[in-house]
Amino acid sequence: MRTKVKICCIKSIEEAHAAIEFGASALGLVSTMPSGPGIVDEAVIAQIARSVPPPIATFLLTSAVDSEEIVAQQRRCGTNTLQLCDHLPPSTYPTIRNALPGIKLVQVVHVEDMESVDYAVSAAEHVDALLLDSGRLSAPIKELGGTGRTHDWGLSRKIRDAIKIPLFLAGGLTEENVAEAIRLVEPFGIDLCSSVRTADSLDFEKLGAFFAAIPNAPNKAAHTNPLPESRFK
Ligand SMILES: O=C(O)c1ccccc1N[C@@H]1O[C@H](COP(=O)(O)O)[C@@H](O)[C@H]1O
Repeated sequence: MRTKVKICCIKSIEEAHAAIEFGASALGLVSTMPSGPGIVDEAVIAQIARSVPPPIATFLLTSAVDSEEIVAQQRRCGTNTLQLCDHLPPSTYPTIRNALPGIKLVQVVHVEDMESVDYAVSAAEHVDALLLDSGRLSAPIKELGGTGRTHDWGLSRKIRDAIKIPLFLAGGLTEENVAEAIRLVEPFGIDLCSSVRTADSLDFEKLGAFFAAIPNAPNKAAHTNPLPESRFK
């Protein structure tokens, strides 16, 4: 099966449409976070989300843990998916689901140790997909993603084998390590930010090289041209 690709830290309509041209099936839009390179205003997120054609998924990345806050934020931004970047308590999910039927929920699990595996298994009961990343919840300035660091893919594989919902792998993925990451973890999708950006912008050459390095990439033919001609004009 082809590995799905989510490009995160999208900051403009142009970046969104370029990522889709290269073969991304999901885009990440980062709202307020304690740290990270991808943060944009909610007004920009709403504008980008409105411009993205179906069936592309638009993920609103939120650091909120309060269900009412999360629901209000999704309504302001209008994305079709919520990426819950902090570890939420299980009681939160039913409230969000009831308030936002039709919105997909993706719980991020920051893979640090065996406790993360236990957390992943319990969270998988409540959401549509898991996304494994390399944040540090106990760092002095909380890290909820966008770190450019890999984590122990052996733990990611344990999670992959223990759950029955789709899994995205994130955290420090690059053109050099993506093939090995896919071989070891066999995720449904991969997700990345830092390695395809230069000076705060999506770098089309890096993006093309990244897609070309995915053994079972979507839209393979497009990657010979690093600056695809947009079909969205
Ligand atoms: O990118 C950010 O600014 C960010 C901030 C807080 C939470 C998540 C964030 N981005 C997510 O992190 C992954 C991994 O990023 P990287 O490839 O290691 O740089 C990214 O795909 C986003 O989902």
